Amino acid sequence: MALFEEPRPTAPELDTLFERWTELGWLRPLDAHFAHFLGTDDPAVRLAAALVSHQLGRGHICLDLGRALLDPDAVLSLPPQDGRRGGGEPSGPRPLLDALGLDRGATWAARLVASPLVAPAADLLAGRRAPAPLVLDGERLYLYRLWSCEGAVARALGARLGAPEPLGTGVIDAIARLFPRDPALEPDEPDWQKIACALALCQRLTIISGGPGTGKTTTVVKLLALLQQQAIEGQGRALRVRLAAPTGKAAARLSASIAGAVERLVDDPALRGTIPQEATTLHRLLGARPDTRHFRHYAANLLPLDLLVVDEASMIDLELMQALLEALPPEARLVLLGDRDQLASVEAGAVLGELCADADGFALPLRERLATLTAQTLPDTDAASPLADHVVTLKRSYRFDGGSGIGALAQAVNAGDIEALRRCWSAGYADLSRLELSGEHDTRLVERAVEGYRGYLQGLESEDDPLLALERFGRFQLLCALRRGPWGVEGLNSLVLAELARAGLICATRGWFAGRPVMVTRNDPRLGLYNGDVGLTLPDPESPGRLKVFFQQRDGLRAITPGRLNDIETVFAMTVHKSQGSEFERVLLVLPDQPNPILTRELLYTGITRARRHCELATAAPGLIEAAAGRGIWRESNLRARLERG
Ligand SMILES: Nc1ncnc2c1ncn2[C@@H]1O[C@H](COP(=O)(O)OP(=O)(O)OP(=O)(O)O)[C@@H](O)[C@H]1O
Repeated sequence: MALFEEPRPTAPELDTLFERWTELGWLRPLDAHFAHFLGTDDPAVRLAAALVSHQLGRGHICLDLGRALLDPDAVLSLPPQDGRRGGGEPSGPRPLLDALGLDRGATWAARLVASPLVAPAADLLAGRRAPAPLVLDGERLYLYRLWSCEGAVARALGARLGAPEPLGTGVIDAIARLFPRDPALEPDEPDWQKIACALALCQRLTIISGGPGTGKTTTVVKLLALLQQQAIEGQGRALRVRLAAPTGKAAARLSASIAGAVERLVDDPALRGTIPQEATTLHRLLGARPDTRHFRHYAANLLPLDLLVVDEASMIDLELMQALLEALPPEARLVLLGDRDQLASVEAGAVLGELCADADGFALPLRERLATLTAQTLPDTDAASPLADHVVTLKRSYRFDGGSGIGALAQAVNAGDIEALRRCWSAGYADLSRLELSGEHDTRLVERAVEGYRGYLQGLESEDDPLLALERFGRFQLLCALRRGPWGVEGLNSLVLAELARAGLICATRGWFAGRPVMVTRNDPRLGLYNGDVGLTLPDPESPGRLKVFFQQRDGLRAITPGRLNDIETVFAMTVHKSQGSEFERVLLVLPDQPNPILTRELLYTGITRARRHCELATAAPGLIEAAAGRGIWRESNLRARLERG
């Protein structure tokens, strides 16, 4: 049977098809509505509108028409390649694209620019054209909002490039005092922490990337001590410094590690007092307001600060980055800390990853300046772009030493080094194990999870201290690559709940019950809760017989009545995506038994490095671990090119 009545499908036929795709979960209702709402009769435009919205929902800033036409099923993930396939489903978009005569990106682009709904980027930039809902930049199609957001981020970052900061006298000695030669380093190994600190002294924008325990916090505390000393000596006043992170959990971790590092590293009590030890969430810092995308701080009401440090910067999506850069005073310094190898933000954009791509060297003048400041020789790698002069990567982990299996596995995965990965399993590391499952009915997986949570749940019987419960909950986490299916959080949460109930560790499997861990899935500024915050449902010590949900926040514990929480999910099993910004003593990481494009190097790396003490990888298809290590993530965007274009 022909796919459509006419040789070329009509707009109403497309709507019917989108409805079907929505029913199947291939598109979001929003994608189909958006295409319909635009009201164009040209099916090529209608299809592009639905797809650009669909891609945005998958984290891509834009739709690359040419790339989508080359391999539509994979690029568009239609049908979804995340384990949601049933049987008897329609084919992917290829027949539709063929029926519409869309054979090349240029053909599709030409059809799009003929529509009043699509504005060419060059015309918008030249002021020849009023904004339209869609923007075409070369063969990249954007929603206007995202195109303008990407441009704003590129311009704001561009304005922070170059322009080296003047340095006070005595800075070389001060750096030398703060960074004595580290005995752990090889004789010819540069001290990258020292270089990172010197770089951040010289620039208004610095990105310090590094894996777990590579000393990002240590470096930043030394930097703050140096900058404050210089400011007090030079201007007679300390800088106004703020610390922030994308989620409450990450902010709480940053507060704790900064406080520890200040205690360890800064002797002078007066100087100590100038370094903040409390981090806040970015949303709180910017002044998120209920029911609006707008923040209290923006270009006309700048943040009152001289230096902002943001941790877990890989979790910052493009729109949040725009809001942050817009609210930052032009002369303020911005230091972004993060791990470029981690998964990107849940929302659209992979800002940190993009900014750090190929950023492995410095331009000669900067290299010479850094060599003088740090009294060491730097590798003579040239900067691949002006941005590279603002990026430094810390390479040595002080948490995972040579004897750590977690460190070795994370490194092998990152490098896509299959031989090294195999060696990790045969080396007998104490902090690493693999659980080979016989299939989805293998009960060992759920049994392991029940054992993992037993200590936390049994503790609730004898203790009513929510802080202790939160600490105990942090000792183990079941992480999944997928959301749906038997290997995803939805399936595993139900199985674990049922098994915990059978073991008498929880008293219900639905609704609110003592011990239920929940994650907030949408920002709620009214309650002061943000996407990714994790809370525990516990008996309220202040009103016996009642339950409250306890969240650990920067200023202490927050107890909320369960009925006030709307957007939450149970997290006995959590996706790796949602675990970003958190760490657990032990992690059980479950991979599915079928190949899946979600399984990437970044996902494996992020999951593995959530574990501090022990990581167990569970899968019924061990070959998939190697397949995932061999595949990097890709997010469509043009931020780098626009930044470099100026
Ligand atoms: N140069 C160093 N010499 C010795 N120990 C170090 C050095 N740098 C960091 N450490 C130690 O390594 C541990 C991790 O350091 P730090 O917290 O600064 O790293 P991080 O990259 O911020 O870690 P995380 O991944 O937890 O955010 C700390 O215990 C710290 O004291």
